[in-house]
Amino acid sequence: MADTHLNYIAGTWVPGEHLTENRNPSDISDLIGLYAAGSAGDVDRAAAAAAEAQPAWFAAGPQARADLLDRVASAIEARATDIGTLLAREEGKILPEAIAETRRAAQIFRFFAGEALRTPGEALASVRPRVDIEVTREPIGVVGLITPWNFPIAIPAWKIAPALAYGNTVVLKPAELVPASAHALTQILHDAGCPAGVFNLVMGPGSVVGRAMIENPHIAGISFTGSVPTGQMIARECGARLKKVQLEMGGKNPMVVMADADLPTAVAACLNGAFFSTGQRCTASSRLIVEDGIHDAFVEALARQMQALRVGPALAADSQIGPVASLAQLSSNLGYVDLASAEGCEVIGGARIDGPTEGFFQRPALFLGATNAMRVAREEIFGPCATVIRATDFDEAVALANDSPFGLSAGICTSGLRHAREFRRRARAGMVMVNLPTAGVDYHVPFGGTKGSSYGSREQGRHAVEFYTTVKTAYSFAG
Ligand SMILES: NC(=O)C1=CN([C@@H]2O[C@H](COP(=O)(O)OP(=O)(O)OC[C@H]3O[C@@H](n4cnc5c(N)ncnc54)[C@H](OP(=O)(O)O)[C@@H]3O)[C@@H](O)[C@H]2O)C=CC1
Ligand SMILES: O=C(O)CCC(=O)C(=O)O
Repeated sequence: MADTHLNYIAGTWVPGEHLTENRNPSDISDLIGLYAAGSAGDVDRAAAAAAEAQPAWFAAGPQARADLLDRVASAIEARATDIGTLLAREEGKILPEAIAETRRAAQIFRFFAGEALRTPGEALASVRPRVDIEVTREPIGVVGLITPWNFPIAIPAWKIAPALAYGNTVVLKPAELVPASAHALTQILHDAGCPAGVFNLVMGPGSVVGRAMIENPHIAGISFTGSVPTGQMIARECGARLKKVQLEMGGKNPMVVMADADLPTAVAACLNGAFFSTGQRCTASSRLIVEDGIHDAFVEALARQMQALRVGPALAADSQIGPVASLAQLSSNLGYVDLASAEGCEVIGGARIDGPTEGFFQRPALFLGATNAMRVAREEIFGPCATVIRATDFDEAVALANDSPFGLSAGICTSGLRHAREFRRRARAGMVMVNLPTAGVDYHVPFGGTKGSSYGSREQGRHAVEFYTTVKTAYSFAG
């Protein structure tokens, strides 16, 4: 019988409405565990506990908050191999990537332990005599965090850590596909001495648990990462209730390869950006915009290296690309492979393949000869598929890169300082990479995009303070 894992409300482990199976996408016969699926009532109890705990958590002061985050960071670091293995088992990314993601979660907690002590404020002179003005930041209260399946520990970490650092309390709903990493993180918070009610975990489907979080009056703000339609719905619903909202959604990130690029650097950046983590990154290099002068040599080298990538189980030592995270995502990816052919692309790779175990394995794919108007160039696929578009020169490449409903990350491979500088200036994206993959970001700097990719203030780094605090302006007359 598989282990049962409960929700965590008001400092206590509690059962949900029913249990759901968490299965390994590398081997669907591997049942990782049974996880509680909560109800709207569970969300209400979690939010009430969070609301009750919040004033004391803020009043405990920055040192107490920093100390907790620091202990959590150390505990994650100490268990990075165990948690990384669990993460690889439930999400399907290969073990080194899963361990690196777990370490990144530890670094994020450590970073925000420091930020708790650096909560910014200002003192200003008033226009009136003998009046002092103090501008301070206060927590927004209870925050609801709704997270996706593709970064099962790093994304919860980069929402939980700033929320707690600035004195908020939390209700977390992880994606139903990947409850185990969030559950392990919750155990760490509990063991690290997180006061009852300060952090609550309610697992279960978005349509029930997520919906109840949006509707709960104790929850003052929602930070969400996931798909555009869900994000738009959350923005509408939060807007109607005057809740604060922060959304990180999709990308269709361009990587421009100029004729003057160093070919091995460009191929390595595109291979990593497009296919690592099975392409399941909102920052994936999913549009490769290649200047005529290097197009054929680039495509030949990239296709050769792509076809040599070893696709296999997440925990197998020689796998370079793990399985797709779910059957639904695999079916969607295969639909896009068919669509690429139907739209007139030459397709290399992309087929479902058998692995040593029954899992959702797919060969990475290149869609050649695409135009930027095709659906495969406009819609986020979220799988190991990259669309290749030709450009005649730099200006056309920049125009193609910017012609997208998304604006998360944009990259250029070039050896020319002028092109690099111009691209950094002209790219309509929240993050710009030069001679680096569009994916794979640092943990201490702002993360987010423009257009359909993001809404609200930036996540991560010092900029996280914008979402997780509200500004108070205090005037004092001392007589
Ligand atoms: N930007 C990114 O990092 C990500 C982008 N995506 C994109 O989204 C596509 C679909 O992925 P999917 O997992 O379905 O993304 P969703 O947007 O459906 O899920 C993201 C989170 O929102 C929750 N959710 C779903 N429906 C609701 C709702 N009605 N109210 C409140 N919360 C809800 C989900 O819960 P639950 O899963 O439990 O139902 C999950 O926790 C991918 O193919 C990809 O294109 C997906 C993941 C991450
Ligand atoms: O590229 C990265 O490092 C982060 C990507 C990410 O946050 C996402 O895909 O949701």
